[in-house]
Amino acid sequence: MKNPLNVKSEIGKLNTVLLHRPGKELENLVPDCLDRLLFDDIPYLENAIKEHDEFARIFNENGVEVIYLEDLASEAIANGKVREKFIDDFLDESSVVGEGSRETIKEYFDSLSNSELVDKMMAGIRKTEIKNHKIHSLSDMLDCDYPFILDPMPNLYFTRDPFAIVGNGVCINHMRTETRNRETLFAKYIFEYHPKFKDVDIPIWYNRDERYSIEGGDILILNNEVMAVGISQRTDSAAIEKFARNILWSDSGFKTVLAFDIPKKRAFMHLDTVFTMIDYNKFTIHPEIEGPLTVFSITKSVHGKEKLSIEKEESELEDILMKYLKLDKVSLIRCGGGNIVDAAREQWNDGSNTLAIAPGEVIVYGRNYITNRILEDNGIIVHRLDSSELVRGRGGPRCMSMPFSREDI
Ligand SMILES: NC(=O)NCCC[C@H](N)C(=O)O
Repeated sequence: MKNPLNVKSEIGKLNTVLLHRPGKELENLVPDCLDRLLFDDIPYLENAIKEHDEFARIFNENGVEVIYLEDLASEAIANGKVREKFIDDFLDESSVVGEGSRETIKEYFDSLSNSELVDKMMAGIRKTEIKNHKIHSLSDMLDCDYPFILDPMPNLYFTRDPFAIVGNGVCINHMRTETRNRETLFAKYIFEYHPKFKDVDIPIWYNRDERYSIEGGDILILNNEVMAVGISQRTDSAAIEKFARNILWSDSGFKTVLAFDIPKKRAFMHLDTVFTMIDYNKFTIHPEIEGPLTVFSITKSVHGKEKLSIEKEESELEDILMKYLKLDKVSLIRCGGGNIVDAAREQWNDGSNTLAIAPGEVIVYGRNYITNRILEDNGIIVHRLDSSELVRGRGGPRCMSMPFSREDI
């Protein structure tokens, strides 16, 4: 069976992209849990869905096939035994309090179809919902204690992060936070059991049971030989070493990983919130990272199999990119035009988080009008997505999409 995965750049014409249409998980956000669940505000679901459908429409209109995480996940568990194992693994990782709660949830899950099951796992379960079911646990009777018997997963619409397609393989991530780590279980089951993937020999560049964390928003594929990976609030340097060892010593064709050490703060949580590639030699960048940025190049060492050679790059970012991407010129397009107020405001609303659907053609949030105008002045085709709701989750068009296939460039 042919491997359907092929992502060897950030900009090659996008063929297939994975999204998750926001669901009831957003209506299970409450103020007391926002920090832990990595949200800054509570989106209005109805409008978030409208915005998201518009996002999907832009893809469709531009010849990009849209596939949905919820569909792949429910198709992957069609076999009864697989479904059973999936539920068990999911509950093992869901901080369910006590055996009684586990039994209650299992019985509830058993009454659902595969797609209802996946939706419910994503949405979480309120204690009030199971009042008509058999309750096996004391804590589930206590509404005032904590209102959920199962936590929601509100970050799922950021399909960029829990796993990343790299070349013809996949990096199934170990997420920094418990709240996002369960998301990676969907990837495990999709790549092991979905009919599209189960008989394909798909290289796994990193796995969710590794100790150190790495998230997809930190992984950028600059061309078929060079990647950039952020050392960030979410991604550990040790995880990058392991990932680099696996991929550079494989027959993937990748030769260099550039590790970008960026400030560890929420606004800059991943490399793609401050730096994205939009054309052969054009990049968006948030000016606030330019001062503190340090880049290390990682290549295969000549001193032994599986060993790495790591060098600190001493030149400016443009020069580093020109050298490794073999370009004569590189343009860094600054978020907010470099003005510190506009840059900070627009970056907070993902002004640097562009998704290229072809070389020089991107999807952006319309609200970042200063950055968008500058992109157009630089010859970039800009598709604007209006957002007042999706943006509250702190992620833009790149965060909300995972390419499965791009044309090679
Ligand atoms: N690649 C990205 O930057 N993704 C955005 C993730 C936002 C989500 N609320 C999070 O904090 O993980």
